[in-house]
Amino acid sequence: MINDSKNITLIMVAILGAGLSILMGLAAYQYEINALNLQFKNEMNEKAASIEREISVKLEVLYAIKSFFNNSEFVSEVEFNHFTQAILARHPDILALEWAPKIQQDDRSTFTAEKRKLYPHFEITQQHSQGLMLPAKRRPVHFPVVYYQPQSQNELIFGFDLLSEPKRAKAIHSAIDTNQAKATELINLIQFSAEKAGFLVFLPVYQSKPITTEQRRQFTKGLIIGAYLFEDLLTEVFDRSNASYYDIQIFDSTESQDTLLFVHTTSSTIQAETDSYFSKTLKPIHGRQWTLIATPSEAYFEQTMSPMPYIACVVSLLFVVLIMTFSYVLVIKNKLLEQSKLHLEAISRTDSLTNIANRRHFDEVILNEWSRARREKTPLTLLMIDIDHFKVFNDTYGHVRGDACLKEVAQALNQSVTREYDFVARYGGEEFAIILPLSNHVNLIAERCRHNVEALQIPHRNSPSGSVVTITVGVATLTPDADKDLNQLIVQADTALYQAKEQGRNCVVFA
Ligand SMILES: Nc1nc2c(ncn2[C@@H]2O[C@H](COP(=O)(O)OP(=O)(O)OP(=O)(O)O)[C@@H](O)[C@H]2O)c(=O)[nH]1
Repeated sequence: MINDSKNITLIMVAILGAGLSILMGLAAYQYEINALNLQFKNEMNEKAASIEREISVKLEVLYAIKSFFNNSEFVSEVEFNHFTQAILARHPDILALEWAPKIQQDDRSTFTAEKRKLYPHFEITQQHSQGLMLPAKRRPVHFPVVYYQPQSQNELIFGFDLLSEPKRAKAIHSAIDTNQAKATELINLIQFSAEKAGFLVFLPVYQSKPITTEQRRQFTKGLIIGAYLFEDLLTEVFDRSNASYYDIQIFDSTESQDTLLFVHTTSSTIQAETDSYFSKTLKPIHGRQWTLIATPSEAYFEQTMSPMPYIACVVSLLFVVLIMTFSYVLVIKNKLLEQSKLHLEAISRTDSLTNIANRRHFDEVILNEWSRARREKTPLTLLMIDIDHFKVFNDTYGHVRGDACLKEVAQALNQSVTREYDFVARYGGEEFAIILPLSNHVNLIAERCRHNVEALQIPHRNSPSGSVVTITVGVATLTPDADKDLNQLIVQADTALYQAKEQGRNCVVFA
């Protein structure tokens, strides 16, 4: 029972320990994830800053071209090409740099004729819905692209009237009215198919220094245009970094509905199961409000996660195993100690010759039985037994035979009582005692003892009272009460034994 409860305690402690180890591992894992989330957010903040830097550098070149125009009465095509080629050499990720003068409808034919001297097929154009370039419709003002670099891939924009398309027109009007660079929303660039979306930035150039909106509209000389593709513009930002570990999207959130401008997807399609989600509104870029959204992939966490949580879990599990082993060894040791203690106790209560209870054990048992009988007001019987003329037996046959005789007598007495709580002990020397609690057949048992010993037929040739070994029994029964004590019972049994001896031995006498 005790062992069972110890085992259950051990198992409980093991389960608790294992649970705590797992909890520790999970806590370490969560700590790691939180740290990685923070690291991811920091990385993304840096990325957002470098996107802002990259874009602003690319857009700044327009101001350099504007200064070039402001410092010159007339910029020729050769001069424009020369100036912008130098810029494009340093910024190959700019799709095109262009110049579009303002042409009043009244001047359109003169302007066209002038251009045709050099370019016989020149026309101010606009794009048909199916992509064809057709002559631009009549409108009060045109902004046809006349200078552009690089020349290759951009031929379609030559003569294209920027005001013919509403998204471009919206940014142009805003740029002219405010004297600021203005970017379009996401548009399909003329020179590419629909998949290659980008944006244009317009920077107005004026004839003098107009102050009011009206003056700006009136004195607009033309527009400097920068054409950009998102993928080209942001390639450098993402190439420089370990971009395969996260998805990035850039939205234009200027209008009420967000427009997706740019997507960078990782090779790993699995999104990490974390709440890591980064969103940042970039600094306004020439009238456009862009938002960067980034999510890490599972690979990001796999790559950057340290083995610390697993180590913590394994180490604490090992610790639990160690404690459990130690506790188990202690339990086993205690069990062995307990067993040897019980064994020693049993030895200390047993007579080493006859293997029945010794005097010490007798004293304990008779005391307990006396108390019980007193509590329960029941009779308690004591048989005092003595082997007749044992000294003579020893003298006749020697001590070794004497010992053997004692053993046989003890065995016979033991077999004479059948109830579990009847108790046989060696009282000392050749004397035995039997305690019979609650017995109704005391005389029968005493007589059976005497008879069983005689029936052993152990020869006793020099005995004055017979030819075999016999015993004499003195019996006393008392029901304990306040006036009686245990000693009385023992004295009475002893007296009965003495009387039996007097009566010639090999008999039973009751007190
Ligand atoms: N062999 C052997 N003899 C023992 C042992 N213990 C006591 N004796 C002997 O038992 C004898 C007891 O002798 P007595 O007390 O005179 O009693 P008795 O000879 O039996 O005489 P009665 O009791 O009057 O019949 C002594 O000789 C003891 O040496 C023992 O363990 N082994």
